[in-house]
Amino acid sequence: MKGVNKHFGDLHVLKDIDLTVHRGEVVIVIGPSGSGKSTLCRTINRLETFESGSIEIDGKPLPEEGADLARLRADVGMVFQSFNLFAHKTILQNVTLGPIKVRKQSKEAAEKRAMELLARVGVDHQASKYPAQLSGGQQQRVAIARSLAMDPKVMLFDEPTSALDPEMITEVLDVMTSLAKEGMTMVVVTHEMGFANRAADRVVFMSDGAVLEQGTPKDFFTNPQTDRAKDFLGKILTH
Ligand SMILES: Nc1ncnc2c1ncn2[C@@H]1O[C@H](COP(=O)(O)OP(=O)(O)OP(=O)(O)O)[C@@H](O)[C@H]1O
Repeated sequence: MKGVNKHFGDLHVLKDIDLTVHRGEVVIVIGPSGSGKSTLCRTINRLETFESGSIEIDGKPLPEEGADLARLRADVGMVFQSFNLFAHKTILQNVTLGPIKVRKQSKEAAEKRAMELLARVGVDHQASKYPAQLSGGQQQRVAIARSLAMDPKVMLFDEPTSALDPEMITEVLDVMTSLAKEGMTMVVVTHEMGFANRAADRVVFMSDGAVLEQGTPKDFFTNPQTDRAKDFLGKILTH
């Protein structure tokens, strides 16, 4: 992202964002509520438009619309707080739909790969069920499998564990940690500082629409540079 700006009405929600994420890098985005973290994530796969600046994925600018946009969404997987599975499709159909439609895979190939991915995230035994029959943690793991089925170049996670009961958070973070260790390129908005410490190559701190500072988890957590970051860390660490 280079010089990206976005407004919601009078609110300048992304202010001149410069951010480069390298292949295989895991970047955690943290910051106070309303600082623009979700909007940043959503802008990267064009769920939000932006007014100025540029965003490139793998050297190519974001497409505007049409088939190219569907391909972009396949290349840039997104996992939301609220899972966003298709309620009236089975778990297996949720994972095969994109590969069949967008990646033009055969039904057989898509189902074979889907079952491998569902096994990988530990929900293959639920393949014929519907999302509402699964726990939140299981649904979120299906959402991760669904993104992975598209063979994304990068995965965005927007507070993927915020809607989960505490005992289900670990099972989702474990899947994300193994993805990180395997070299997936990831941008993760999260309040899970343990995960950030364990899995992140870099922590980006946003405040009031701007990237205020960034560094390795060790540097950022032990030696934040700005008063706002110190204040934010003081609040979440004593929370
Ligand atoms: N669709 C929208 N229309 C108008 N304002 C919006 C919209 N989406 C977000 N905003 C505003 O933009 C600002 C940034 O929101 P955003 O959700 O990106 O912040 P955030 O850092 O992810 O917050 P949180 O941690 O609470 O999820 C907030 O003030 C929010 O109210």
